[in-house]
Amino acid sequence: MTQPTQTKAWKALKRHQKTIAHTHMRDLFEADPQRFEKHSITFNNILFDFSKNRFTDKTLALLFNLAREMDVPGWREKMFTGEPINFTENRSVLHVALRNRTNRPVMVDGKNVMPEVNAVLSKMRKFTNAVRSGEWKGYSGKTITDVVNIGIGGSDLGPAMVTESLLAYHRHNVKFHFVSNIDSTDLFETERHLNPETTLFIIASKTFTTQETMTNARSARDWLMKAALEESAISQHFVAISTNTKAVTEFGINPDQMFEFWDWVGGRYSLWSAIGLSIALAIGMARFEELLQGAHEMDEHFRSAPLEKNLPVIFGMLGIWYNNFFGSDTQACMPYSQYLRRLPAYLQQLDMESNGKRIDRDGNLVNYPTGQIIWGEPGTNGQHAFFQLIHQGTRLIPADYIALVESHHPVGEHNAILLANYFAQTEALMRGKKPEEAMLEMQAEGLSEEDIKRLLPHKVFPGNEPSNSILMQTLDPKSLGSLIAFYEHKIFVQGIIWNINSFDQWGVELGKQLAKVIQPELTGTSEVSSHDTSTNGLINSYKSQRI
Ligand SMILES: O=P(O)(O)OC[C@H]1O[C@H](O)[C@H](O)[C@@H](O)[C@@H]1O
Repeated sequence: MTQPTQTKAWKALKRHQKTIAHTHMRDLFEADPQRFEKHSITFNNILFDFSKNRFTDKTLALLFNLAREMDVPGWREKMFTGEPINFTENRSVLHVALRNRTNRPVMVDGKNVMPEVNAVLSKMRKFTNAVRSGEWKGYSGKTITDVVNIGIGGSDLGPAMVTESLLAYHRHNVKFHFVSNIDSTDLFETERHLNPETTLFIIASKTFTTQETMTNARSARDWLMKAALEESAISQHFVAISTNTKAVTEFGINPDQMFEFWDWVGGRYSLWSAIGLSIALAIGMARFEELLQGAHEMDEHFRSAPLEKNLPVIFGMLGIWYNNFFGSDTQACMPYSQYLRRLPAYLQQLDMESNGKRIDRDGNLVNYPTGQIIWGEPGTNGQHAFFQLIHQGTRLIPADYIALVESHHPVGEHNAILLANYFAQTEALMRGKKPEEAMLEMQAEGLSEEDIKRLLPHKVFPGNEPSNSILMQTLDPKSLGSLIAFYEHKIFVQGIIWNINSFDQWGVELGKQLAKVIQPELTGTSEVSSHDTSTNGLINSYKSQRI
């Protein structure tokens, strides 16, 4: 298979980077008054502006050449047609089938999966209607007031992020809680506000073997049993979402109350499946289907738009540009929306678990950086915390800035202030402040010549910091669906360029294996000596200090 660094485009980009490294975006904007028109795309009611990046027309042409040389279009088609591109697990990668609203057949091993997908959606509709209407009762005949999703990783972050992002669409007669941490504090702090008679637990686990989830699920079952006394209560208070019917049944959940999904859905790509049950309970099935529709429309765009107009391709390739040609290690996400507070955490798993790989598709160690470090916080909070480093630090920090035109809860000047800050940050990051501008400001403040000289270097902003602006009309289910699918496909594009498998996650296994060895060693008082001295020392210190 093609090594990215051996392509003509990669070599040309390396040479080209040297010619552009010192070009300031300020000059690019001055030279071309059409830069924004040329380099922004409106998709449904979302404006994607990528003009504030360090590129010329030539850069873009070379990046698209690289995408072609690495056969992004071919791999994209392999994904959409169900080829087992997750080759280390011999699985198709078909989260797109879960939101295939055209219902076109999607084949896995010669079988159309759409009837099964639609059957689970129908089952979800029936169940969510019953809970939301109050028809579904707890063991003592009361209606459900609280839903607790117990899951971790992809079985938590997606549903938790979307449920919170769409809070404005909740009915508010039912509250939603997400328990993921094996630290019993998580379950304790959730349960202590709840009444077992009116609480519904969703046990969300693709494998139904994940230690944290199963331990939390068993403790939740004990908590219910303490109040309900009868085993039969479980069926009114527990449902499962999994690919593993056997383990669900063994846990004591009737398969009728299991919502199925399939091994061709990766955990971090699963919120579109029954794993999204908490979302559907919160906003209703019709709105959940709008979320699917938004994602589907982005899928259609990704599948059919020419590379030059293709949002996930453009943004993916710009990420490659900074990561592989400017040595930038991170990619930040700054949602200027409180509802999108959890988006950076969600994207961390989506991106870093997908592209945090060092072995290429041919089994070789890569000799170029892959997988960006994803981080971020909502604006404007981040501005008052870490933006200093972006403005004046030594590192290049490309970032996505996301904002909404319409607030769901407009109050006075809040939204105008929020958006003014949003626009100002990317402008400041791009333009910076030249020495002559800083000097004029200090002169106007009446500072002495000596002070001006002393302070000047500290008051200069280099600018030329890249940003993408994503401006959404509003945060509704459909737009959110499009936004998430946009990120999924952007990550896909980058994985193809890096020639890696974005769909396995073997790297999470080693820690799990070692924890299984250590757990029995924590019982009793005998000294542990089978590890390195640091690990022995830590374990023995814990054992001697615990009460
Ligand atoms: O849904 P589950 O099978 O419980 O898995 C939950 C999570 O745990 C694993 O360790 C993986 O790293 C994640 O990709 C996955 O989403």
